Amino acid sequence: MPQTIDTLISARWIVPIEPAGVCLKQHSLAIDKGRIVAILPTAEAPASYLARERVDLGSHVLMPGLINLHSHAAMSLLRGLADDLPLMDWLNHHIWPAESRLVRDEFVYEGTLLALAEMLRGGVTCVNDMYFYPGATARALLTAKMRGMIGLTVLEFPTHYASDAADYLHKGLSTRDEFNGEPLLGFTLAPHAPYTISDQTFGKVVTLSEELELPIHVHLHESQQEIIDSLKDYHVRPLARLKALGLLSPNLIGVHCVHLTTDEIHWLAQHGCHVAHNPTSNMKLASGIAPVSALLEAGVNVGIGTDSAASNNRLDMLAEIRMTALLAKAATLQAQTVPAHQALAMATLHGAKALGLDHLIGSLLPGKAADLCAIRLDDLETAPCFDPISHLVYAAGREHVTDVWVAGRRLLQNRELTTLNAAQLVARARAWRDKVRS
Ligand SMILES: CSC[C@H]1O[C@@H](n2cnc3c(O)ncnc32)[C@H](O)[C@@H]1O
Ligand SMILES: [Zn+2]
Repeated sequence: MPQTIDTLISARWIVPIEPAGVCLKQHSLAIDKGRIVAILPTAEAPASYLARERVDLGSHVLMPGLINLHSHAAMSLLRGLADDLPLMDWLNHHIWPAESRLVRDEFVYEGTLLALAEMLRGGVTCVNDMYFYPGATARALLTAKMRGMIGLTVLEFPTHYASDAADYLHKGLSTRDEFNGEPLLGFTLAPHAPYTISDQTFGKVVTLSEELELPIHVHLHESQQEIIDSLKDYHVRPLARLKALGLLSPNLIGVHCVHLTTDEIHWLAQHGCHVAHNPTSNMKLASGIAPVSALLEAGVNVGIGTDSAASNNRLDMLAEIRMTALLAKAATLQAQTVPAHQALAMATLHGAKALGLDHLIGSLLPGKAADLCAIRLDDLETAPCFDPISHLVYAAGREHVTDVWVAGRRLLQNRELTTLNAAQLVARARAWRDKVRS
């Protein structure tokens, strides 16, 4: 007797990510109650499963949804506001003044929705975000029905959101209490960066992270200036300071990690820390090129992020995957470094590991959540196709993403968003443009 299930999706290829480099031809994926039940040859599926809904994807690859390991989603409303500037000039003279004028709950909710719509249309199913008003981010994720880890942001300086580090932490933890138990939401502690956070506040963050088992999401070693300033102010490099404060552990997600010595790479590996690599943002802000090959060789888990639309200016994970594979080769003069299958794993399983979610997402295994994306490979940009994994990384673009599921729910269907209204989001973004400019 065939087992009754919710959905059966058949595709020309399935790339499960685990085992590494495998591509299954003419396979189907069975989903029930939001979870993957099985992956089996399409010819064998009717004998095993009776599906309430059948989706025949034809010439597509079905793969795990992409995991954006670092973003500030609401900053999509600041896209293109300040380009061609180095990090500290960009932040101090453009972004922070704009944020202090504009960022309120409504800005974060609407900006995050705009970003989530863009990410969904690019195959992203889970985002690790860091911004003010985490409650607004949570509501946006619930509206979109997308998975997300919400940073409980900490800064020392006052903003409209909070007055000092204690207030940021208090407000963040209240938000966590309010949304705890939501199956698609998780939380991180998000101290902004070593140059904005005191030793005392880092100490509190470590204690809370251990007590509440929360990952720590922090910008780290992003620019040369950050290292110079730390040597001037603390007489040590930022990572050595964080090491002395007890931050290096498997709970740590260090964002950027562009400027690292060999010793620092080994510390990250020895302590089981994770790195979020943001190649486009690092190039655009002239921060540099992260030593991704050396990190991977040392055994550090490296995932991939977009950073914000104000420094990228796209929230396009397929573009970041391609850039990751290409930059690693250009930086090392080694063509075999970060091969296509590894770049894909970084944007899926490695991201899931960094978030402590690899039991649930990041690869297509029975029992894991049905967080999936489908990418068509029968367009002229992807013809002919010898190897779907090669095309996913080097040839396909986000416009080839046709369908996305989160926990078995179809959020993108033939490129149409099912939970969000694209035209309304664009209209709201236009209205915000006038406020941003004034
Ligand atoms: C405290 S919420 C996040 C905070 O970070 C700012 N930000 C955005 N991009 C970057 C970056 O690349 N490095 C450092 N800080 C960044 C954002 O504007 C918010 O103020
Ligand atoms: Zn960032």
